[in-house]
Amino acid sequence: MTSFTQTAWQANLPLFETTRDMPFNRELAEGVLPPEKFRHYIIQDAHYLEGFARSLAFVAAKGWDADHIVQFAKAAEVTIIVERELHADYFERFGVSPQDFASAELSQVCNHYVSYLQATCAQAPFEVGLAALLPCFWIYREVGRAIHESAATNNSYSAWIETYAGEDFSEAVDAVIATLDSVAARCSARSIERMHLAYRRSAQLEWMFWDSADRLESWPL
Ligand SMILES: Cc1ncc(C[n+]2csc(CCO)c2C)c(N)n1
Repeated sequence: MTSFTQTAWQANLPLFETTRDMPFNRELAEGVLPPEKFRHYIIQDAHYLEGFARSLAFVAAKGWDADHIVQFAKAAEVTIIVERELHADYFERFGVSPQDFASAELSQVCNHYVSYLQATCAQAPFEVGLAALLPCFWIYREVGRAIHESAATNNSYSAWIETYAGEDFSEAVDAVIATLDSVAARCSARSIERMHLAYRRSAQLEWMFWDSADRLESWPL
């Protein structure tokens, strides 16, 4: 029988390919992405990561066993540690001061994505929250690998590219996939349906997140 994660990946393959091939990601690989777009992206991503870590902590609290608690509580910690380093470096390089960051509001898409993840992970069962979190891990790895393969040398976005195309990150992604498949094997058909919806919604929001940075999205009023 095909696993939950393989079924979800195949069902959303066109959406992934569209995300991978977005101008934002192509320009990032070529190192020609306009700095103001990357600046918008890292400010929003720093906000996003805090919400993502909170979502992981909700999921950790709902784990079915002690291994689940450890896996997702650690992932929450790693999200804060790794991303703080990455963002501290890029904030300096792209001229984002602590005040700039503190005064930056969440964009519409970032606000939606973070609210969606936190609400799902807090209110829905463990397996549904987990399915909502997977695209963030998996799509980033695959986009990271594609960008890495085509990346220009002397690219000012190299640290970002290396983080998501790296081996440490890949192991974490494999571990989330393995946990979700072992959990899905014990879920009802109704739960599996909800998990597919949660996975797809997050996969759509991943595309929207990059697209919003590409459009330098702001609130209309
Ligand atoms: C919009 C957005 N989606 C996914 C990631 C990737 N990501 C962020 S935290 C984390 C878990 C472990 O570090 C992963 C996979 C991102 N940075 N921004």
